Amino acid sequence: MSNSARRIGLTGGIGSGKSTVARLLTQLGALLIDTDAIARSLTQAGGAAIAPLREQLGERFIAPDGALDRAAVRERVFQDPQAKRQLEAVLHPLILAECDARAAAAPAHQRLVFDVPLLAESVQRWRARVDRIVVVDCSEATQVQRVMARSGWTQDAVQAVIAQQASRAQRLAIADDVIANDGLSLDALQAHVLALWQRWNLNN
Ligand SMILES: CC(C)(COP(=O)(O)OP(=O)(O)OC[C@H]1O[C@@H](n2cnc3c(N)ncnc32)[C@H](O)[C@@H]1O)[C@@H](O)C(=O)NCCC(=O)NCCS
Ligand SMILES: Nc1ncnc2c1ncn2[C@@H]1O[C@H](COP(=O)(O)OP(=O)(O)OP(=O)(O)O)[C@@H](O)[C@H]1O
Repeated sequence: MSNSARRIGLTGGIGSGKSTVARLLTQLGALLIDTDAIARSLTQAGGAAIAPLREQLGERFIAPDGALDRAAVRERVFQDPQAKRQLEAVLHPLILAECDARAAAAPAHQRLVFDVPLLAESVQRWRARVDRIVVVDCSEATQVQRVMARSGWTQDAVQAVIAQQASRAQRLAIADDVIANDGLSLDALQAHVLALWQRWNLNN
């Protein structure tokens, strides 16, 4: 795959459809490196991030079973930028190291897809790690509607996350490819993803 885009950085706002696109890419043969999943494994009971998070955030954010109390942390960090910075200062270096290790362990010609919700926020770290940046884009109203339906969150909870993420314009500014995922059927989305996949094989 020397003449093609091997490492794909996939991003988009909450509820944009990143994981759906990532799943379609794995069906085409990509190896997925999912930063949300890595963050979850680092914060399960016994995970490498638990001790530093206990120290940074306090005991009340660790559940009785020893895992991170995700609902409590979510409620806190999306209201308190300082707490969000503390969480990210612990997790982001560990997430990046795990991404690098997985990429290094992959076969030389394996196409890799990095699913990174905060790629635009940390583009200086990611630009050199990927050959193309793909942004899944949709309106804020669609994001809110999808996350309320998928996760049962309130509208305010979704909007609090959106307010803490890069703007649509900031994400679009770093995109090599954009998937406009608004009012698109899942079949149409799949066709779009296949077209991109074929184009990446030709390196453009
Ligand atoms: C805050 C946490 C505990 C909430 O957990 P929860 O299970 O409720 O949500 P989940 O992990 O599924 O994330 C849902 C979505 O929230 C958004 N999100 C998550 N973390 C962040 C963040 N630090 N800043 C902005 N948005 C975020 C993303 O769009 C993500 O896809 C969790 O998201 C977390 O540990 N975040 C810090 C790690 C991180 O920065 N992850 C992003 C990977 S680059
Ligand atoms: N084109 C589409 N048509 C219908 N439903 C869709 C479409 N795209 C995504 N969805 C649905 O919207 C919800 C959010 O999509 P998905 O989980 O892929 O988003 P995400 O960007 O990964 O979100 P998060 O940042 O929260 O992880 C899911 O329930 C998914 O099935």
